[in-house]
Parts: sequence; structure tokens; C-alpha cells
Amino acid sequence: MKRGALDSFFKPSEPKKLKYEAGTNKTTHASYPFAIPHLPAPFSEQLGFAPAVEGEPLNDQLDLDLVYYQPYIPSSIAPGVFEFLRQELPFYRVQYNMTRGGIQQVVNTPRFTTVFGVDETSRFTPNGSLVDTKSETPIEKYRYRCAPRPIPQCLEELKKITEGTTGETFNFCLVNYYVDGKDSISYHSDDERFLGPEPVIASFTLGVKRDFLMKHKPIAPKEGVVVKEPKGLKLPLGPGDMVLMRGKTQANWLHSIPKRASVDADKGRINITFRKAIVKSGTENYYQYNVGTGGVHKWDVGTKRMVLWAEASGSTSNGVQNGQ
Ligand SMILES: O=C(O)CCC(=O)C(=O)O
Ligand SMILES: [Fe+2]
Repeated sequence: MKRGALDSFFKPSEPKKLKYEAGTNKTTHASYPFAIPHLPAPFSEQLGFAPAVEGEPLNDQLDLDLVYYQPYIPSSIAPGVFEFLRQELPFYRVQYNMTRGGIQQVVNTPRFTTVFGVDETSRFTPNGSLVDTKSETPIEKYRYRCAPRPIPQCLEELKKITEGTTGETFNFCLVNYYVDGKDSISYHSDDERFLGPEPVIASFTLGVKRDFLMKHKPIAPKEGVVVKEPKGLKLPLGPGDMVLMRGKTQANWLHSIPKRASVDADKGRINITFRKAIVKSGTENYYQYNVGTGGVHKWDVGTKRMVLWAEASGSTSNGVQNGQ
């Protein structure tokens, strides 16, 4: 064994180096709990090479219209961008009330979430104030039941590149953080009216690989003729991958990230979706279900966990159940 190798064998191992260094520039806004650093310059440079590969159309099934990039974000930066976003964004574990069978229940969202953006009826000026898109006048104080947050520069960079690739425009960025295999999102479609007909959604994966399942919605028999639904899909989404969902997909297909016993604790995954909401109700819905009214969480490098960043407000006791 060479001398150097022996030395490093006996040296106490140094703490793992972060895969990124945040610069000094940050996005600030009155609606943010804390400032969010800009994307480190080396990541911005490498994002210029996205998409890393050409997208593969997946449209050979009834009503399905996907483009699958495996990956979109270059593999040289995907781990660093994951670490950066996990560490620098505010996250929430949203609880909300729902009435099921006449009984009020508290629902726990089974993952961390956060959201930025505002629907098409408003826009942020460069100084961070909201104006009406048509009249350019400041929006009245009570237009929204929430305080919309501008998309921070770090996510805006990815949004711009995605818009360039897809020829679409987006005004919302939703982020999910799945701690481990116990976190999930159950079968649903993003077909709310506030997204308009045939919504286009770009969905990114960073961190650990998780299965993305899709199945067709039940097809009602017409004039006694039973049509069999097409077979389901399983996409093993890995770091940097992007799935573009468009056309009739949301109207006819459901998607989910199921729980997985095999995904270890400490193997997190980030999902980022870019969408376009056209009316005010979209803004209110997204903030209600992705920010909510509870405490802010932030990644703690030392303990490698999301920890409460500020005192949580409100408390829950009865009727807690797991949600979508
Ligand atoms: O995590 C994912 O890949 C899917 C997330 C999703 O479907 C959603 O946020 O609506
Ligand atoms: Fe979804």
C-alpha cells in the first residue's frame, strides 16, 4: 500500500462536503419565511445543456400524451441541485379538514410540500408587488385568501429552460419532498378547472428513484358496449428525469407515487412540477394545500431531517387520518 493511501486510511474521515456552495445573492419577499439563495453558478451553466437527452414520446395508448426525458437535468448536477433545493426551500407538512360521510376529519398530507407562483390574472413586478395583469394596477388587498409567493430565481431558471424546451409557459411551481418510502401521493389527476382544458404539466424528479404509476380512469359503457381500459404504466423516475404530461392525459389518466417499503429512511426524493393556473381559485387552492397554516420546516444538515423552523401554529388531536 502506498504511503498516501495509508495516511488517508488512518486519518479521521472528513465531514462529507456539500455538493454545492451557495452564493451571496438571494431572492427575498415579504411572503417568504426566509430568503432563498440563487442557483449556484455552476448549476446554471450546466442547465444550459438541458435537456441532457431527447424526450421520448409515450402516446401509444388511449388518451395518453407524455414526453419522457431520461434524464432532462444533466447527471453531473442532479445530485447537487437536489441537495441545494432540499436545504434552501421552506417546506410544509399540510393538514387540512375534510368532511367524509358527514364526519369532519383532519387529513395529513403524506409528504412535505411547498408552492410558488400566481395565476394569470395577476403578476409580480420586479420589486415583488402584485399587479392586475390587464390593468397593471396594484391588486386589491383581498383578492386572495393567501399571500402568493414569487417563484424564486433558483426555480425560475429551471422554469425558463423548461418553457424553452416545451414551447409552453408556466406560472406555478409546486414542490414535493418525499422523506422515504412511507411518503407518497395517491392516485389523482391534475384536471382542476382552474388549469383550463388539456393542461400541460412538466414534472421533475431529483434524489432517489421512485415508481410513478399511471392508470386510465374507468371508461363508462356506451350503448351497452364495454370498453376495456388500456393497461397501466410504471415509470421508474430517476434523478434528473422529467415527464411532460399534456393533451388528454389529465382528463383521462390518474397518476401516483405509491408507498414503498424498500425505500430506506434518509433516501429522499424531490418532485418539481411547473403548471399554468388561469384563474384566482387555482392560486387559493395551491396555497391552501401546499403551504397551509402550519409551521415552516427547513432541512437540518446536522441531523439530516426536516425540522420545524419556526413555532407551528394550531394543533391537531382527533380524527387525524392520512390523505392523498
Ligand atoms: O412526485 C411526483 O412525481 C408526482 C407529484 C404529483 O403528481 C403532484 O404533485 O400532483
Ligand atoms: Fe399530480
